[in-house]
Amino acid sequence: MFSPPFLYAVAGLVAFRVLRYFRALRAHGYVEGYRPLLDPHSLPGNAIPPTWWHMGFMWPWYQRKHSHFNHTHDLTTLIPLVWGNPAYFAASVGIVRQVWGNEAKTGLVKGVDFTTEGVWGSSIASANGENWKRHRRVVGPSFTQQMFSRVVDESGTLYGKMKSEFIGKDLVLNNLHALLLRFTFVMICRCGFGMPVDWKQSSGHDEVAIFDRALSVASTTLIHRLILPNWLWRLPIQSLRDINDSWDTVLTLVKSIAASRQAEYSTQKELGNDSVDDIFTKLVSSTDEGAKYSLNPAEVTGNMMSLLFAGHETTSSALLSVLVLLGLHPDEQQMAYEEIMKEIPVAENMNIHDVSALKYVLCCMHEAHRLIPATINLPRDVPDEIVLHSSMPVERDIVVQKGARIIVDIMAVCHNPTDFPDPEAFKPSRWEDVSDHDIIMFGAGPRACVGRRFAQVEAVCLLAHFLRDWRVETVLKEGETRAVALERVMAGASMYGTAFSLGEVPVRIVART
Ligand code: HEM
Repeated sequence: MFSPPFLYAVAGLVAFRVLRYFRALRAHGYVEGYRPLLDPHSLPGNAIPPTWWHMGFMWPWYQRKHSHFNHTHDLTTLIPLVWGNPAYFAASVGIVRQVWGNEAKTGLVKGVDFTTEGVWGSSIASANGENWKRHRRVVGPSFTQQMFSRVVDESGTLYGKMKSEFIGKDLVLNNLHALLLRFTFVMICRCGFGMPVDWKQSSGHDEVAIFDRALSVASTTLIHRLILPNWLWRLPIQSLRDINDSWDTVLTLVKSIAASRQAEYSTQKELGNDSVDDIFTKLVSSTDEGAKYSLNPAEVTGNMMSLLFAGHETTSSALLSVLVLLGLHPDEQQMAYEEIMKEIPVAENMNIHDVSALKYVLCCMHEAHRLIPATINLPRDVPDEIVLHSSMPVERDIVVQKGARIIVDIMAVCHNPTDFPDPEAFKPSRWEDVSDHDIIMFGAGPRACVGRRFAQVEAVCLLAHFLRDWRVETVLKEGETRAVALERVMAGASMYGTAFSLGEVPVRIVART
């Protein structure tokens, strides 16, 4: 039926794959793990939905309760049989700390296939080595106390605008995710970048208004821009061209807005005022000749885009999770409410010191965020052999060879019963007295989240305003218990843009007065 050359070709391919598989097993020290047909992170692995023979791209979430041999192994391997690349998976706080904590020494690298570099160029989030240090030295210091105070003030103003849309004393919100996305987007634009984006999208023709509208179209396709290879966008297919064009518009606008800001900054500097109040001005000032750490204009655009996305979709995901979970845990919500009323009796007077006093509210955010982390699959490539000390199932050193990839399975880490006893329960108190640097959902070590404090201040402020005005109840289906509802809403979680999130979950809000 088949010609001999065809059969030889098939036999050759099978032999090649078998050889490659056994080589990968040896190179990964025969460490136990997954042996799927397809790498779930490869292009076909992404495209094919999960089924009995395919793990699916979101496997870390689907398997979070029993992954890595029921959480008995802190480091496993995934070695595909037919397609894709092998990797180690770090699945406990201890192993993740070794991976992230030693990055300065080990020089681990973020692989370009897992970053946004192909979409908007080099940035703090995608660069490596000395380049990354340069980006971080510009971006890091732009998060100032002054900016956090602005976050407190703006959050009150913006919450007021959001609240004006809530008509009635008892209503169901079916668009909480969209509202929170808008809130966090406007917050990063106003407080981070000094861009006067308003709560209601403007139909104006100024650059900021056009940028706001173009970005909301482009961002719905970011996931496609990230997953699909660059050559595909050049094919003569209209829908792909449209997506590509919307991204070109956004990037052209960012460049133009950056050039205007640069001109503004230069004029101010000539007039003797070179104060830098926001991240955007800090970025453009770094293109000046003589700047201590310099970026080129393309890197300014890359950083703007990275900070915009890293800074709003993740925070809105965490905010949504905490509101939905408080809506299912009235006792915890009451404790958060009492803390807010005790520490900030008058909302209008809220300042950065009051916000720091809302410790239980912050614990609620961390706990919701642990249950539903906003990030998934954080990979690092190993440029030179490293040794990781594994404690589960037995104490042993595992040599990770040069060229290997380690993926931090943050879903498994956050649901690991050794690190978080009773991991499926919502227990905000487990975060009491935990140092900021130990909030593993924001990463750890030198590349930990540069916007962690921004996100925390912003989220706590919004919660302080929201919860003092409204009692939140996550809407239950008929006859459903809260525990069943929790499982249901968690089953609906997925990737939205660059962040993992619950998506739209209807919540009832009842006025407290
Ligand atoms: C709840 C909200 C947030 C979460 C869960 C989060 C999570 C994370 C995580 C896990 C990392 C480390 C990624 C890795 O190791 O590969 C990271 C890095 C980063 N985050 Fe966040 N983030 C949040 C908010 C923000 C905000 C508000 C900003 C900016 C305004 C921001 C900007 C960044 C940037 C630029 C990096 C890259 C840092 C570097 O590589 O040096 N993030 N974030």
